[in-house]
Amino acid sequence: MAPPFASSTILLCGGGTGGHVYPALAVAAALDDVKRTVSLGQAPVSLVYVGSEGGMEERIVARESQLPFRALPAAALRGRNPVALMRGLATMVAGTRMARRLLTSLQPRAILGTGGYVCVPLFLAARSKGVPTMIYLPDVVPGLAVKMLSRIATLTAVNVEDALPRLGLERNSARALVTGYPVRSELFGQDRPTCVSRFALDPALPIVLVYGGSRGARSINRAIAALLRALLERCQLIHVCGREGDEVWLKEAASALPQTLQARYRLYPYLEAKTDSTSEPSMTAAFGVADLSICRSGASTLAELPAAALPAVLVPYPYVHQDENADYLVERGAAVKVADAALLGSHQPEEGPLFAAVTRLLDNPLERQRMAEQSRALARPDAARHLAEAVLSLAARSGS
Ligand SMILES: CC(=O)N[C@H]1[C@@H](OP(=O)(O)OP(=O)(O)OC[C@H]2O[C@@H](n3ccc(=O)[nH]c3=O)[C@H](O)[C@@H]2O)O[C@H](CO)[C@@H](O)[C@@H]1O
Repeated sequence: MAPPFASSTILLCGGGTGGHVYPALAVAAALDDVKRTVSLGQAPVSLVYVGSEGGMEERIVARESQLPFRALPAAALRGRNPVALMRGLATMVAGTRMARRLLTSLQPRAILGTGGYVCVPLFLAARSKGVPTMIYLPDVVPGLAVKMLSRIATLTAVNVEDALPRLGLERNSARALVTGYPVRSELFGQDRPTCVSRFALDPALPIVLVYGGSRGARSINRAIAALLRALLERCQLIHVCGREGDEVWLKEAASALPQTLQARYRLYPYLEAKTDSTSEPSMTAAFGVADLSICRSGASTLAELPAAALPAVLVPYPYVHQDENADYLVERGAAVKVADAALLGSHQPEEGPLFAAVTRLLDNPLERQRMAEQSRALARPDAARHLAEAVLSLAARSGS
């Protein structure tokens, strides 16, 4: 039975890694616009972010939004170790109990989950309390948690239509919605010279953005280290290496190079999506400045690369269905793909597939231009708004 709604609160939930947090924040920003035109009764719509205890989302939400944050215990339920599994299960039971208390106190009208294990306890509690839920799948192939959540959610939204059959949903099902991936609006139509000045780079020499998703990618970092001199002889690099300590040996590798090449290298463990100051480097500005990207193919790349019309060499992380994300862009002419295991080949690093792909694209501005146009054609600038409207109408229905 639905609770008697005194409030007009909507919960946003997603966590574990950045890819589950940024889409929720993009929807929060769109909700700020949309909610002015939609009435949920007397009370103004308010948003609360629910994330996992100790996850990276608490820091991101505090830095990049004004949203109040509430934490729940959550853990992965996978692997073969029975002790770890039991511990994970106990955490989830505690999380669900705490989520029920949270729902009792906040009385939300609807919940949007953007993935990560923290959605599981919240959605289980929501089901038992009759709060409507919407789960969003950013990837082409769903993981276990999203599959399970899609079964209990009121609505399932997906980034691309190809994902629907993998969730057992039809295109015209009343429970399904294809929205695209919500990205921050600042990514579209950036001014390149302004972005270049944030990184203090030379606008006349091509700029390559290297990043490995929200946690970095060691194999990409190793490959860049092996190719550092050869790459810097041809382009400038913005390298976002992750916070796992790779910065130390990457700095060392760079310090062995001549000063002229060192001046072309910018290394960061992490770049905030946006910064308070308009002169500091940010991830958004990195997309605005790059001529080419070398990156993993996490779900965000399906939207952020098109939003920035940025051609890419994609290196899918082998264990989590990133190949299918990469294929989506490659088949549409927006990117090329290099296998993680084959980055450097078996002889000289400069003879391997990564260097071959990057130099071919650097030497061929026309091909880059064609890829950029094909990428741009895939952009869905309305995705955040679409999701915002869907969660608001779920909330409006639940109160009527
Ligand atoms: C290893 C792993 O399990 N990866 C999964 C995880 O990736 P992950 O959480 O890394 O997600 P994505 O690669 O999709 O997104 C990373 C996000 O972080 C941002 N960013 C990244 C680095 C940085 O310094 N600053 C910054 O702002 C990017 O612009 C992007 O918005 O969730 C995704 C969404 O379900 C999946 O597709 C990925 O397969």
